[in-house]
Amino acid sequence: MSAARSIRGTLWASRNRNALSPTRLTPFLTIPQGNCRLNSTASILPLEVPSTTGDEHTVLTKKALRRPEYRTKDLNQVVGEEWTIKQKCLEADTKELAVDLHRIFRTGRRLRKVLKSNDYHVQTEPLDVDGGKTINVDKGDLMVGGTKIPNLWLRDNCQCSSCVHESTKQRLLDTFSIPEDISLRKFTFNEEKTLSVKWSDGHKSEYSSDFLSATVQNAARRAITRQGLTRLKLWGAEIADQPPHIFNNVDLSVRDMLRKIRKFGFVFVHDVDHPDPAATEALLKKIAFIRETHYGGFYDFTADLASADTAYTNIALEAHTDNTYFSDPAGLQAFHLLSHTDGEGGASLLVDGFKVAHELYQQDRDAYQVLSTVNVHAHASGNNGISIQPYRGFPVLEHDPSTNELLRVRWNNSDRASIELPIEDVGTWYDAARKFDALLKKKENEYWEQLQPGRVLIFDNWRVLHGRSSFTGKRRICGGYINRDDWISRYKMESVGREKVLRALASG
Ligand SMILES: C[N+](C)(C)CCCC[C@H](N)C(=O)O
Ligand SMILES: O=C(O)CCC(=O)C(=O)O
Repeated sequence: MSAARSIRGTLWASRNRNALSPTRLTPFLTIPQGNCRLNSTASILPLEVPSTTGDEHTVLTKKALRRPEYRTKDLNQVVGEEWTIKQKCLEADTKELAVDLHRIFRTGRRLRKVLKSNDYHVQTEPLDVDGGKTINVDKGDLMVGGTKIPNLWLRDNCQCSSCVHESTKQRLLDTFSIPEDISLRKFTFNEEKTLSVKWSDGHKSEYSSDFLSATVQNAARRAITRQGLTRLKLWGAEIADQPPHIFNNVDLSVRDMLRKIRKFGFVFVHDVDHPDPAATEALLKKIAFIRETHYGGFYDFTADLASADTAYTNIALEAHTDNTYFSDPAGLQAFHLLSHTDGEGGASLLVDGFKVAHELYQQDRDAYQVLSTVNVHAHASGNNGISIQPYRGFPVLEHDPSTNELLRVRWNNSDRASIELPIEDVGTWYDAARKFDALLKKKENEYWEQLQPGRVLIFDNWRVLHGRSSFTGKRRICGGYINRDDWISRYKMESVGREKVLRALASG
């Protein structure tokens, strides 16, 4: 039962218990010493009191109070000193209770606004793209799987070379020049069920059956091609037994490398030349261009505070995702330990944020909802002259609004700024975040690995958290960031295929 509903229930029950309602009772009885009026719902009635006539006792009830002999009496005389004091205490307690209940009720109402009822969840088993649909034209309307396809949409998504630029794939057609009452004038289906149409505006279009079938898929299926979704392999510490890896030889398959990252959230690339960082940079550029940030582009760093960030120190860093202070955190991040001399430590920590989110979802749905709906701000303010913050707050667990599937984990306790809740309610976020933090720090979820020269770690910064133990000595790491959109684009080209990706644009 929601907090608010249980509160309302309590208030209703107390008003309707056989306690006297304050308004009916107050005019009759006042208690001297500070004029404490019997105005609480927690009344001391019914109460046995000495009768005003004879020596038997009277049970003082609501009804009895209406009798003339009680009309002007002081409560003291009617119920005696002890009960008068009890009444005063009851009144004070009741007042306090009413204030608390009202505050809890208000909080419940406020939080219900924040915690939308979406069923946010972690996608682990993508649906198979469903097969062909029945495609026919009925009374001049194109029907796909029984759904009528709007003529304006179909005309707007004509793929011919006068409507779409052949090389840029951009729309050339002026959508709003299409007559609003556009209709099919003539149509035919060929043996592959490709639909050929002559429109009422004289234009001719062709639509493949795959293109038409895709128009009626549900959101989860449409996301598969758009997001380049695959079956995710969620992991914990056991991944140490067989971490995903690939060898950097002449026929390194970018497709295989990206497939492992998409499935596991990270990959180790063996046999990368070092200590010269050039080979590492070249490896990353096989995926996409390296992202420039205020740390530079391709990075090669040690614990010298060259940039005012704790990464450029030798202290331990707990599991986090990078760039929570950017509106668009980097998609991939890479670390290649080039050397570590005169010291020890600096082990790397990886945690599968999607696996931990899924555990939270299973253990505490409310906490999962809080981390999925309460926006949090972040900042990077170490370097002189900058304080970088995203244009808006983002939740720790961010979901695809069309499918409610987990898209991104944003977690960096060091860089966190404000929590987008009224200050009196921030405890709700801390309670949920504490549960997530505890799961992140569960030994079963921590994969500790010592980076080695020659072996490059590349991971999905939207899913996998990373950290390190403290270290001594001189430790040099190089690597780079790659944008999410750029690596997912490359992944889709390699694993889905350009033709299928382009065909899904209109309805994916
Ligand atoms: C550029 N390089 C990777 C060396 C350091 C970046 C610092 C990242 C920052 N602590 C964050 O959590 O986003
Ligand atoms: O030094 C490391 O191993 C990791 C540094 C880090 O967490 C970062 O650069 O974001």
